[in-house]
Parts: sequence; C-alpha cells; structure tokens
Amino acid sequence: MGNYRADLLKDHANYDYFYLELFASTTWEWRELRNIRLSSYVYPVSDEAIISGCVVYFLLSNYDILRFDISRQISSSRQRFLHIELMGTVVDSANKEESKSVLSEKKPKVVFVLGGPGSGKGTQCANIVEHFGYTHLSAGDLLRAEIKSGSKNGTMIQNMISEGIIVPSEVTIKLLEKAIMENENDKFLIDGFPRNEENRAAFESVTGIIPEFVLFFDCSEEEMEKRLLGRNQGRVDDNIETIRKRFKVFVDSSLAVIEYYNSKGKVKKIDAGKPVGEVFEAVKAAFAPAK
Ligand SMILES: Nc1ncnc2c1ncn2[C@@H]1O[C@H](COP(=O)(O)OP(=O)(O)O)[C@@H](O)[C@H]1O
Ligand SMILES: Nc1ccn([C@@H]2O[C@H](COP(=O)(O)OP(=O)(O)O)[C@@H](O)[C@H]2O)c(=O)n1
Repeated sequence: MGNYRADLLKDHANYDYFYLELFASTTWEWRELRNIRLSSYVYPVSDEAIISGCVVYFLLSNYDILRFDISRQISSSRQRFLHIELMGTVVDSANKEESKSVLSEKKPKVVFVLGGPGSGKGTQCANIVEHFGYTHLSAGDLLRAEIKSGSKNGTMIQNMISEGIIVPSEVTIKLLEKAIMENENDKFLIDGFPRNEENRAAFESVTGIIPEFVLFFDCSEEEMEKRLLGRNQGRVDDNIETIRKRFKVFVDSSLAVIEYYNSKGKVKKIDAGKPVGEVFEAVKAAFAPAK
C-alpha cells in the first residue's frame, strides 16, 4: 500500500483538483475537503464512495482504489493535508489471459484513427470502409451502444461521456475485442482509441496488437468546435461546456499517444481542416501502398 502523496510528488505531470463534501452525522456538520489533488491521468469513476468508519474509498478510472482516512487529517499552521493512500488495483486477470489468446490467434490488421473531437474521424472512416474494405469500430459508438444495452457499466459510462472523461481501458478494450471477434473481416479501423497512455499500453499488453499505422486528423479547435456544435446527433457531450472539457482531455492525454506513435514512425498526419473531399484525397494517399 503506497502513500499517494509521495507518488504525486514523484510525478511532475498535470494534476486535477477535486472537492469533497462529507456529512459528519455525529456533529451534524458538513466537512469540506478542498483541493484533493489527483494526477490528470486518473479520475474518480463515479461520485459513489464506499464509507467504512472514518475511511472513504473511491474507485479511480485506472482501477486503483483511493483511500481517504478522515481521522488522519494532518494540520499545520498554514496548510491542511489529507492522508491519502493508494489501495492497489482491481484487475480482471482471468479475462485478460483469455482474450489475449483469442485475439492473438486472429491477428487482425489494425489502423488507429485519432484526432480531436469533431476532427472528422467518423466521416472519413465511412469513406475508408467503402474504398478499402476495412471494418470501422468507433470506441465512442461502442461505449454509447453499451449504455443503451442496459449493461451494469452503463451509468458509469454515461457519467464519464457527459463529462468528456476517458472511460477505464478495461471496459473499452473488452468492447473492442468482442467487436473484432464477432466480425469476419481481418482489417479494422479503430476510431477514437487509444485516447490516453493507459488505453494504449493496456491494449498492446492485452491483445498483443501493434497498429499498422496511425491516421492523425489535425484540425484547429475553432473548426472542431464549429463542427461539433453543428453535428446535431443529439449527443449529450456536444454542448459547449463539455466540448471545452473534451478539448482539454485531448491536449492533456491524447496528444501523448500521437507523440508516442510518431516516435515509432507510425503517424500519418492529415490536414483535417479542409473540406471533406480534400481530406479524403489525403486519406487515400495514406492508404496507398508505398512505392
Ligand atoms: N472536412 C469537414 N469539413 C466540414 N465538416 C466536416 C468535415 N468532416 C466532418 N465534418 C462534420 O463535422 C462533424 C463532426 O465530424 P465527425 O466525423 O463526427 O467527427 P469525429 O468522429 O472526429 O468526432 C459532423 O457533423 C460532420 O458532418
Ligand atoms: N477510447 C475512448 C473513446 C471515447 N471515450 C468516451 O466517449 C466520448 C466520445 O468519444 P467519440 O470518439 O465518440 O467522439 P469525439 O469526442 O471524438 O467526437 C469521449 O469524450 C469519452 O468520454 C472514451 O472514454 N474512451
């Protein structure tokens, strides 16, 4: 059981600050815990905590469990520290092993399609399917279908999409694996995944799949915002407040994935700010066999 504050100090990445309100039924007082600092890579999965005595447990998006011991709040004259510990990770190891063997037998060819929200990933994937015979798997569509199916993860996924937060990898990877296994095709466009380093590393280790290449749709926020506000598909996250959060998540978490694949020479960057037809000309060139 590591000390979470110590972990955070080692990590110089971005932090997000959370606010917690607790009702002390003995004193009938609300206690406010401000500025709970978590690395931006993780988020509380839901606002439901498990409480036992003076200890509050939260499940985080990377399946770590965060433990707050309210009775061990340390005060100094200027600052108040909260005693926070990381409790270890929830891992579905049996399932991981099973899926690895199944997918590694199939050995599908995979192209990741990445880019900011509204950069035109879905639009161009439809064109690629028609011209190059791939099957399109949109991570966002699979998650939305999971909500509709009434799955036990539905509420958690719904909350995270409404906030523009990235759903834990285990959930998304299972949906992708299932979709790949259920389809006879062996060529897949995976759109909107991996969206952070956790997504990327977990997908590689669970499935053993390395993408052929990564198509990156590069587009200005101004243009993406205009497109999302005009998309009109009734999506809960296509409102200005959530759009801004999604842009932040893209810059803070998703760009790192593109940089990783760029360092491996796998990124094909497309200027996605142009009209649909022009973007598709560039996409076609990216799929053409190298001469
Ligand atoms: N090149 C483009 N120029 C103008 N509008 C576009 C272009 N590509 C897509 N769109 C529109 O922008 C919106 C977002 O596109 P979409 O393909 O759904 O993006 P993403 O899958 O990256 O979120 C849609 O309404 C789509 O019709
Ligand atoms: N790999 C992924 C893909 C999407 N998502 C969630 O689904 C939302 C919508 O993703 P999307 O790919 O359908 O849409 P865009 O944001 O690209 O327009 C994201 O904001 C995330 O909340 C996720 O958690 N993990």
